[in-house]
Amino acid sequence: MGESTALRVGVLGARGKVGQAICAAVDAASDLELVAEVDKDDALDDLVAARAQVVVDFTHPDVVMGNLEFLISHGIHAIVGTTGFDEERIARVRGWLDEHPGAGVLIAPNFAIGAVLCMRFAEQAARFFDSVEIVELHHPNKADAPSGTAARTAELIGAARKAAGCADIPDATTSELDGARGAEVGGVRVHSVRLAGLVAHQEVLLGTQGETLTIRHDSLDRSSFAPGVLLGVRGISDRPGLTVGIDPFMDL
Ligand SMILES: NC(=O)C1=CN([C@@H]2O[C@H](COP(=O)(O)OP(=O)(O)OC[C@H]3O[C@@H](n4cnc5c(N)ncnc54)[C@H](OP(=O)(O)O)[C@@H]3O)[C@@H](O)[C@H]2O)C=CC1
Ligand SMILES: O=C(O)C1=N[C@H](C(=O)O)C[C@H](O)C1
Repeated sequence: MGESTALRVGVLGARGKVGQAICAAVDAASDLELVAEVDKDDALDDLVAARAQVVVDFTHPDVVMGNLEFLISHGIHAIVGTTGFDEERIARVRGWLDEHPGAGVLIAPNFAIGAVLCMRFAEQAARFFDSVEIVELHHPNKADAPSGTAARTAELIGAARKAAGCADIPDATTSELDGARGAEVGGVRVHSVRLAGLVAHQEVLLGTQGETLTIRHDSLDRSSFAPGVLLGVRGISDRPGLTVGIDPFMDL
């Protein structure tokens, strides 16, 4: 009997909340084979021993860079959901990829299809409104604030408004308690809520004279991230180098 033609997939952070959902999705896909489930204190070499072709990383911002350096240096494609990527980190990943041009890395602030569309719609709407603010709401175990999704949404909105020559967002605040007006990203205020019972949610609030528009996305379950991750897993070998966001994998 010949060897299976299924794509060999490893998962880093396999016992985590999202990692478990990804393992289940890979396991259920007939064209994919789950060959390694790696978590804290397991050896990264297990991924090499299992001959993983693509590895999905949902771990922690403190460890993801080490994981990526290892994967790229071994020519293993990486699909990364872990947050904490700023420009300096992205530049370091590009540097590693320059030395291993065959490897592909996809880093996405959010793999839920609806969240990607929420970001797109917000970017499109931004120039038509005087005001825009973002409220992101997550489970209380989240390490980073604001969420990677909210930060990316704010950057996209800020860039769209700048390109359209929009005025600064009006705000007459002259005295405030620290944090009362949220954090500023790309000129946009971002507010972070951490609440037991939640998974991952975001509202983009837009307002202008006499009307408001609210764009809201809710991940009600971690399985919401799996279809986007599998899009990346299946497509990454055709996209060597770095891709940020799953938009091109969705033909957006
Ligand atoms: N881009 C996206 O669509 C999404 C991104 N995320 C992001 O993904 C990350 C993980 O989220 P979540 O699943 O909720 O977090 P969890 O804490 O539930 O899972 C992370 C897992 O990774 C493990 N881990 C820690 N260090 C290592 C390591 N060095 N090697 C392998 N595994 C390790 C943790 O172990 P231990 O618990 O023992 O430390 C844990 O099992 C976060 O950054 C989150 O923001 C989350 C959802 C969607
Ligand atoms: O930590 C989470 O849970 C999530 N993290 C990502 C983020 O920071 O945007 C994606 C999603 O919001 C869930």
